[in-house]
Amino acid sequence: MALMVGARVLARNLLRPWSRLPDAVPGRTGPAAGGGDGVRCFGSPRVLVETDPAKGVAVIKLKNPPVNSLSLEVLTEFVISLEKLENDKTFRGVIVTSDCPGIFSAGLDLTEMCGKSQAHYAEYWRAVQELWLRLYLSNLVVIAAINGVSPAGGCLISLTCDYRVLADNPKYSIGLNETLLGIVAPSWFKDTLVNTVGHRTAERALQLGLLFPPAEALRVGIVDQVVPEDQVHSAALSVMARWLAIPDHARQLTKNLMRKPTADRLVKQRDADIQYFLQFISRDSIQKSLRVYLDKLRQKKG
Ligand SMILES: CCCCC/C=C\C/C=C\CC/C=C/CC(=O)SCCNC(=O)CCNC(=O)[C@H](O)C(C)(C)COP(=O)(O)OP(=O)(O)OC[C@H]1O[C@@H](n2cnc3c(N)ncnc32)[C@H](O)[C@@H]1OP(=O)(O)O
Repeated sequence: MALMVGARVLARNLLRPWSRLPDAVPGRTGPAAGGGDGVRCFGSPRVLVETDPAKGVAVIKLKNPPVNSLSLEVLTEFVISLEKLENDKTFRGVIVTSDCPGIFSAGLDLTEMCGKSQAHYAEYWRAVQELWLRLYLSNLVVIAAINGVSPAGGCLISLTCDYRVLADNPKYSIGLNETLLGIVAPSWFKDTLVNTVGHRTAERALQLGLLFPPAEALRVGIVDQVVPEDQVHSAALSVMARWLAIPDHARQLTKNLMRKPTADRLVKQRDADIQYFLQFISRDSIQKSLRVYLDKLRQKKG
């Protein structure tokens, strides 16, 4: 009950950006982000933010064990942290990564989309939309340091970034695998993939629910770089330096030029998109597919 109320409060904060998330780790300093003494940490329980003001760079680390599923709380805390960084002129770039070993993100939290009320589905879907819009159009340089497996919503998060570095580990596959769950990637997930890899590759990947291992991911362009696992963070920092060498206003306007038409398609019909999601996710057949998939995941251990 407390969790539900907490989630609603957090979700309401999305609509009230002046109502700030309390600094869960206020003013902690240390070498955690590899930046030496100047590194400061803030954020929330599930979304850690390590900042290096001298470099103008922050690192957002998702920490929702065991699999970094994107629960309503994670989505909300992520948006608030991102907004906080964007409103602070100190920061020009952010690296998005995971604090859960071997898992970047398992994608949207299936338990948020299964066996819940219509009101809950609507609240959840609005939060998914919000994070996508904020990340996709962020003024910051956003680089994904993908240090684990990254299916569906996890892949979507990285696709919203400006650049993707993936750790070279055969277990770390990435892709929009929705069809394997018996569900369908919404049009704006599809658009984000098409804008990254092109129409034909996206069509094949989406219909087959392909999860690409690193070499394949690089070949089709769903990631930009594959590096040894222990170099993901340093590679992301090097890429960041290159992107930050471009004057902000020119890069930001160009990013907007490239991405706004795609984002506008959702912005113009957000409520309709929520209704569409509600109708789709509430179908008995879809709920059954999700339950079966979740049961399979749970039984894997037993
Ligand atoms: C024309 C009509 C169009 C209409 C379109 C309209 C609307 C669109 C409608 C719906 C679209 C919705 C979009 C959804 C996108 C998504 O992101 S769905 C999520 C997809 N994710 C996955 O498939 C990944 C599933 N997970 C895994 O494969 C593995 O867990 C893993 C990530 C590879 C990790 O494996 P590992 O062995 O380490 O861990 P476990 O599998 O044992 O899992 C531990 C624990 O975590 C639970 N869990 C795993 N993933 C999720 C998840 N995504 N959500 C919630 N919970 C998850 C798992 O069940 C285990 O739980 P436990 O047994 O209780 O400990």
